[in-house]
Amino acid sequence: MEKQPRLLCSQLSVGGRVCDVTLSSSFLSWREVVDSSKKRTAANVYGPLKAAGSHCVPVCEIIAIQETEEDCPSTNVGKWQKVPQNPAGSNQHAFTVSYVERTLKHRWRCSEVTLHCPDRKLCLQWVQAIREQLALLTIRPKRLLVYINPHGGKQRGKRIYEQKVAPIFSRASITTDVIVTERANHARDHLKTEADLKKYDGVVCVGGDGMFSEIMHGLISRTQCDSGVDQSCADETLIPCGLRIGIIPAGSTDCICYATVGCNDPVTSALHIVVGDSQPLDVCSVHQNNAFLRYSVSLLGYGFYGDVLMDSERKRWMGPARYDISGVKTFLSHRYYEGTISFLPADGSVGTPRDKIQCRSGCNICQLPSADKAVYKVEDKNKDVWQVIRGKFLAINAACMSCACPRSPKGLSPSAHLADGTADLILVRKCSRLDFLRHLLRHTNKNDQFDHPFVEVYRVRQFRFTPRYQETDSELDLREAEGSSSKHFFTQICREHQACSCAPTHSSWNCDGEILPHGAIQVSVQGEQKWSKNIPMGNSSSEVVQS
Ligand SMILES: Nc1ncnc2c1ncn2[C@@H]1O[C@H](COP(=O)(O)OP(=O)(O)OP(=O)(O)O)[C@@H](O)[C@H]1O
Repeated sequence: MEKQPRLLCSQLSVGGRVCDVTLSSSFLSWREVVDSSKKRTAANVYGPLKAAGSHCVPVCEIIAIQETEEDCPSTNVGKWQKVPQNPAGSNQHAFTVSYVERTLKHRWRCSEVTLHCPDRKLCLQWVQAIREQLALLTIRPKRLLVYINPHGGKQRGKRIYEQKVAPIFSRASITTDVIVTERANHARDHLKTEADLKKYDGVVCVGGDGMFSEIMHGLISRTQCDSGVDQSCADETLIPCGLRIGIIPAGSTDCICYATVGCNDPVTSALHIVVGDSQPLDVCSVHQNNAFLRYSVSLLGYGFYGDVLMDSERKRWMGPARYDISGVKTFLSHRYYEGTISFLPADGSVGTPRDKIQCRSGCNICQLPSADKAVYKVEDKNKDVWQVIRGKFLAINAACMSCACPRSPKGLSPSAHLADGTADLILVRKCSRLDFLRHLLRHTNKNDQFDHPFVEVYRVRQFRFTPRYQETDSELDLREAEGSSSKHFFTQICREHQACSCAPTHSSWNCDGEILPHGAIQVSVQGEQKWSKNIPMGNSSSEVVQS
C-alpha cells in the first residue's frame, strides 16, 4: 500500500477496544492500540485488507457514513437503531461506516463498523472528513431509473429489489424512480420515447438477459435517434450511450451479469452499482439487407441454440427447467442446416479465441483507448479480406463475451473479450450425435472445447450468414409467429412427427436469448458501449467483471 498523506488521525474506540484510526484520500484504517509490553509486529494490512486487530477499507468502497447516537433514529436508513454498548461507558458519540467486504467467489457484502469518539466535535469532524472524500467520487450514481420485470426467472424480481437492493441504494443516498413493467417491451418503449434521461446517472435492470436486452435496445435506439444516426444502415458506427446500465440478476440464466461481475448475486451487483464500477461492452448490430433487426452483446446462435430457444419459449410455463428439457429434445433431434458463412477476421493484435487469455478487470486488450481502436479499424478497412466457408452446420455461434454462466463457468468462448471490438465465431459442422455431445460437455469442464476436427473458431469483426435455401416470406412469418406465441400446436406436431419428412431447412437465431426468425443476417461488431458493472456486467469498475 502506497503511503498516503493523513487527512485525519485519532484514537477512537471500536467494539470496546482503543484503536488508532487514520483517514487518507485512499483508505480508512483502524488498528488496535496494543500494550507496548505485548507489542506485536503490525502487519501490512492491504491484501485481504485485514490482519489481526488491523483493518483497512479503500475510500472508494465506503458505501455510506452516518452519525449514530444512542437510541436515535439513523438518518439515512430511516429506522431506529441501538449503538453497540461501549464498555468504557465514556464515549457517547459515534459514527458508523458501511463498506464493501469482499467474500468468496467474487461476492460482495455490506459490512459496518461503529467508531466511538470521546466528544461530539471530534465525531462531526470525522463524519465530515469522510463525507468530503466520498463527495470526490464523482463516478458514483446519485439518481437511477430502475425497471423491474416481475415475470423474469422465478418471478422474484420485485422481492429481490425491495428486500436486497433498495436498502443498499437508500443507505448510499441514491434516489430512484422505479417502474415495474406491465408487458414485454414496456421498458424499451419507455426508454425510447418517454423517459427523461437527463435526470438520471444510470438505468438499472432487475431481470434476466432478455430484460437487459430490452433496456439496451431502448437506450441505444434513443441515443442513435437523438444523434441522427440511421440504425438501418449496417455501415453506420453507433454513438455510445451516455448512461450506464446496471444489472440486478433476477432472470433464469443471467449470463451477462455472470460474465461481467463473476457471479449472479443481487447484493454484489447493487454494491458494484453504488461504487460506480463500469465495464464497456461490445455491441453487435444485426441487419438483414438494409433493415436493422437487433443488437446483441452476448450470444448469437443459429442451429442448436436457436432451436433450443425456439422450443423453450413454448414451455415458458415450466420456468427455468424449460432450458434443460428443450436442450435434451433439440440434441436428440440432431438437426443440421446448410449455408454459407463469410467473415472479416480480426487483426492478430487482439489475440485469438484459443490463446487461453481470460478477459478480466483491467484487460490490456480491452483497455486500448477507443480512439486507437477506431484508427486501427479505419486503417484496416483497406486490407479487408473476407473469408468464405460453406457447409452443413449443427451450430453457428458468435460470442461477443465468454458467455460464462453457473452451468458453464468458462462459457462458450472462454477467451472472448468484453470490449475489444470483436466476436468469436464458432462453427460446429455436422458430426455424429456422440461427437456433438462430447463438444457440448466441454462447455462444462476444463477441456478445450475447440479441440475437435468438426469445430472451427475465428475471431471476427463482421460476418454474414446465408442459408442454402431461400427463406420464403411465409416461412419467416410462421417462425416469427412461433417465437411470439406459446400455442403452435400444428406446427409442433408437424416438426415432431417422425413420419412427416418436413424437416426444417432453416433454424432461427438466438440473439441474447431472444428469437430472431431471420436466417440470413449480417453482423458487425460495434465499438463498445459503457455500462455499470454490476453489470457485471459481471466484472468490476470500469470493470464490471471482476472475474
Ligand atoms: N411485465 C412483463 N410481462 C411479460 N413479459 C415481460 C414483462 N416485462 C418484461 N418482459 C419480458 O420478459 C422476457 C424475459 O425476461 P427476463 O430476461 O427478465 O427473464 P428470463 O427470460 O427468465 O431470464 P433470462 O433471460 O436470463 O433467461 C423479456 O424478453 C422481457 O421483454
